[in-house]
Amino acid sequence: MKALVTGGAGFIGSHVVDKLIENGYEVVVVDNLSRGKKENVNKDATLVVADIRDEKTIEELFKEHNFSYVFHLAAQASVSVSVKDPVEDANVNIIGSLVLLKNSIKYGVKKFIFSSTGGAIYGDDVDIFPTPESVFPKPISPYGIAKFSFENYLRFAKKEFGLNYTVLRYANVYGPRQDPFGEAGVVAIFTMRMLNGEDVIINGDGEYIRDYVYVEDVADANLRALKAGDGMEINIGTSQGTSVNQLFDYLKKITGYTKDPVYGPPRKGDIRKSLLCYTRALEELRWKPKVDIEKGLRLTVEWFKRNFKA
Ligand SMILES: O=c1ccn([C@@H]2O[C@H](COP(=O)(O)OP(=O)(O)O[C@H]3O[C@H](CO)[C@H](O)[C@H](O)[C@H]3O)[C@@H](O)[C@H]2O)c(=O)[nH]1
Repeated sequence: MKALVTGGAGFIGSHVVDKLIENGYEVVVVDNLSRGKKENVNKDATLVVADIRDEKTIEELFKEHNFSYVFHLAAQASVSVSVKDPVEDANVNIIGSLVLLKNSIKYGVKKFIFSSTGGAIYGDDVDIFPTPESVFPKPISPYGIAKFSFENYLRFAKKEFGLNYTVLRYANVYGPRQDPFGEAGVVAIFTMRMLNGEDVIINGDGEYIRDYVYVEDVADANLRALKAGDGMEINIGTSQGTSVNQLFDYLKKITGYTKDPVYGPPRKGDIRKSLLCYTRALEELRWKPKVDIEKGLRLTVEWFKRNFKA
């Protein structure tokens, strides 16, 4: 069975590729290497350096490979970039996704597995925690709006053309290979700074709660979606809340960092709390998180030590 993984040189995508190969799938990766790295790509996968918006190249790939499955993880992944440049965000996250959708329909893909967001889709006036999928999305950033928009195109494609799909809505994913630079996640930033003995900045009071899910658990959910969760949106999170202050303390202990945090101004638009209910993932995919926050942080720190020596 052949699978296409878009964004397969990136943080989450490369872990999905590893798991697919472990399980005997043949894998083609499409990645424009804007954020992804060649060295993340499993040596048994075929890497094609291309942009998902390049209609000609993408169609040729579908024609040549006859993919059974498409895992779509290529994205403009930054919420703040989407706020600054919603046109670019929509170009990648909606138009690029539609190029893949069109070809998946035309070339008879068995299933399309889409990486969406649980952290940015429900918005900030949610009062049910952990948040289930029955809460109607009210995204408040172009990034969340684009992700939700493409979820709707998938529903359309299933109804109109019979394309099977699963949407996975991720909580805050962390772990090995997360890029600590630029618009990175907090775990990668803190880990890198602590290992380098640099100041760590906590935005606001540090009581912002997130649901941190380990990247290998997320890759496992993708594999499970090959055979289950048809036509559904499924949250992938832990339902366990961790504040930025707690995260700081965990990482301080693991890395042996000696400084205190530097408290900065609150980040504009920061959601106070995000926590996902994973009951549907449990029922439909038989998925639950296996790696708790403390173990996941330890594994992450070990990886950063080996790969990002100061
Ligand atoms: O140096 C830092 C970096 C972050 N934070 C705080 O840490 C929390 C988490 O921030 P992230 O940027 O890691 O994650 P967000 O919850 O803002 O989530 C966004 O970034 C994620 C990256 O992991 C995902 O892309 C997610 O979908 C998107 O909503 C926030 O309160 C933030 O203010 C700090 O205090 N200091």
